[in-house]
Amino acid sequence: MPVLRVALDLPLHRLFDYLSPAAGAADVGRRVKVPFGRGERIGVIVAVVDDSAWPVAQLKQAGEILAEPAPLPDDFFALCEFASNYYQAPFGEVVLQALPAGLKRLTPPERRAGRARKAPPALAQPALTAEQAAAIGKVTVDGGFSANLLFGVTGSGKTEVYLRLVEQVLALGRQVLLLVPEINLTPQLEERVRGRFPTREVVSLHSELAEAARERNWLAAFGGQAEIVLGTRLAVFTPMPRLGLIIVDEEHDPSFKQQDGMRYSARDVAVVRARQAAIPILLGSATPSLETWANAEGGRYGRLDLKARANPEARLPAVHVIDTRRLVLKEGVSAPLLAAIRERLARREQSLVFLNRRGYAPVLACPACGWVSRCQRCAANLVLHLADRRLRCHHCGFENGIPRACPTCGNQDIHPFGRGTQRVEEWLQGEFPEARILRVDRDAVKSRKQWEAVLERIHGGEADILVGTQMLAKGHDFPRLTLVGVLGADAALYAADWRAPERLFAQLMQVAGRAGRAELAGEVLIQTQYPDHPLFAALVAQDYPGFAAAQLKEREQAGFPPYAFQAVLRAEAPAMAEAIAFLEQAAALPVIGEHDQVMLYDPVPMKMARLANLERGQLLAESYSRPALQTFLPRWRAAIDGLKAGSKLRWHLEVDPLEL
Ligand SMILES: Nc1ncnc2c1ncn2[C@@H]1O[C@H](COP(=O)(O)OP(=O)(O)OP(=O)(O)O)[C@@H](O)[C@H]1O
Ligand SMILES: [Zn+2]
Repeated sequence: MPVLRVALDLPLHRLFDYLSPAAGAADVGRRVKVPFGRGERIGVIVAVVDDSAWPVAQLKQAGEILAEPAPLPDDFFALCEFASNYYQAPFGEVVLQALPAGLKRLTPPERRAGRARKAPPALAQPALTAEQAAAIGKVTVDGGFSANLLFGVTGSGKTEVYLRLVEQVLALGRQVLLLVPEINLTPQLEERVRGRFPTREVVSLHSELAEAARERNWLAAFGGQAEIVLGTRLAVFTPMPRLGLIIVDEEHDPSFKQQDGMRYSARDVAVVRARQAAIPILLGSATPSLETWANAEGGRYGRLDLKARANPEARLPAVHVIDTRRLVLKEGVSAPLLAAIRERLARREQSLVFLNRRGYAPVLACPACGWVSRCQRCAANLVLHLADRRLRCHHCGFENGIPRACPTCGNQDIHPFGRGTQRVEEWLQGEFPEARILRVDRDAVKSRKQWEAVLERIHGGEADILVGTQMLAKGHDFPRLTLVGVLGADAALYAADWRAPERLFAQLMQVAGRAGRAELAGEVLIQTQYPDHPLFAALVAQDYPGFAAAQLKEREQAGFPPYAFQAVLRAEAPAMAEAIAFLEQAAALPVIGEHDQVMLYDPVPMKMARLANLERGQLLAESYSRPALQTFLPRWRAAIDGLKAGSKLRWHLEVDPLEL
């Protein structure tokens, strides 16, 4: 009797066999209802075979095989298999996380047709700049796999390059997958793409879509009706029968990395997908990740350069550092920056004050006894939020009212220390009572809808001064914005995290890139106590390649990625000793002796050692050989699976971690 080999969404590295008398090869890739434990689940049929490693008499009967939608294709399974092997994630979890929620339900909600969309205003295409034309000319859309880095300064018109390549691929009758960071997928972008291709079907896929819409869009991509799929990282697995091009915009953006469940990099999966599908992939950024830059330098990726802004009137902004060592700062703001804001106000232009820390102040403290507001559940301070008068943990969400007096000594005179966006906003309002100030951070902007509204206000000229976090740094065009002031950048210069400079440089370069995008010239003022730091020198010179070369050299000497390959085993438990003991066992497994190209570090507490009442430790595995690490990981993972651990202990492996 035919046996179904079924992938289920379970944290187990195996498939499940069921009997199904009428099943045949045509059912591979279909969904099936199967009994599991006391209930029933939806699984995906991976193979239909004649026998089982289990005694056939013990196999249960599968339930209904679902005819719709069409079976998932081989290339979908091949991509899931890669991700499962590479990220050490159970195959069944990978397969099922790629499906929209509606397709995983036993009793699916009723499907409604989407509302008909009114045709967007058609958008004309500008004449290409010479650089854009040259970049486009270097990509062959019908010549098999190629990976290309589109290295274009901010405002250089990368989007136009994407759109022209999309056009070429659509003309071949193929589909396009355009991946963007979480926050960049706005209806404006959708409108822009629809406006350019008014007769084509464009769908979006992101985490804030309602379940029904997501399913509808997914099915349109899978069914081949959707010709352009705009999506965030989760869209990278969407099966598309005629996929002809993948574009990853702002490829350096950390939001392409999934930080829970299967910890994968959608950018890296996209490159593998392009290779498997034998199609081109384009990775775009003004500040590429160092991994991608190294790939381009090493000749593994092609490189297309856009060195000038596309708008002939626009120039890259002038970047200056303000040496704050000999200046008196008021609420962290120097007189030159203040004067520059005043000038912009007088000229009715916009200013942006960038401070990557939300809240009013990072901590409330008692100068008499040394008490500070700490989270009871995490190794972190509670951040003071005056807007709604709360103390809040930015890690676990715990919150409290603001005490009137010090909880330890009763002192009435407790103070906020340091500053966040709310405090800067409040102070600037005092300095410039007539100015319309708009704060843009995750407290002020919680949903895509609010983000939309904020962008509209900025574009509509309803704000004179923006105070914001990195939310504002990303790919937006604010034509009246001519000044960017940067506060509080120094902390990242000497951070223990060796990726901090890369992130800081990218952030500052991106936020600087918001200024002077139209006719009005832009200026960037960075306040620092380290004006001679090479990172700032590179920023002033707008020299990403110089910065990247210096960083890569340091990493090579230190043996860090991309010159070494890493995976981290993390364990969390109610007590640190338990987590560390588990990691020590994992570090002592016999399998380790068989892999001499892989090195294990000592287990240590994580930087955030306690999160939501769980103590967390980690163990880093590293190798100079990617294949050596990849051979080691599944064997190690299987051995760790066999370790005994307390019932509250949880562990996971992360490959290519971004944060350690
Ligand atoms: N060929 C062109 N001629 C004139 N203007 C252009 C051309 N190409 C793009 N632009 C304009 O230049 C501006 C910047 O383009 P775009 O937003 O695509 O830049 P970008 O490279 O994506 O920048 P960022 O990295 O900052 O997001 C836009 O206003 C766009 O309309
Ligand atoms: Zn907390």
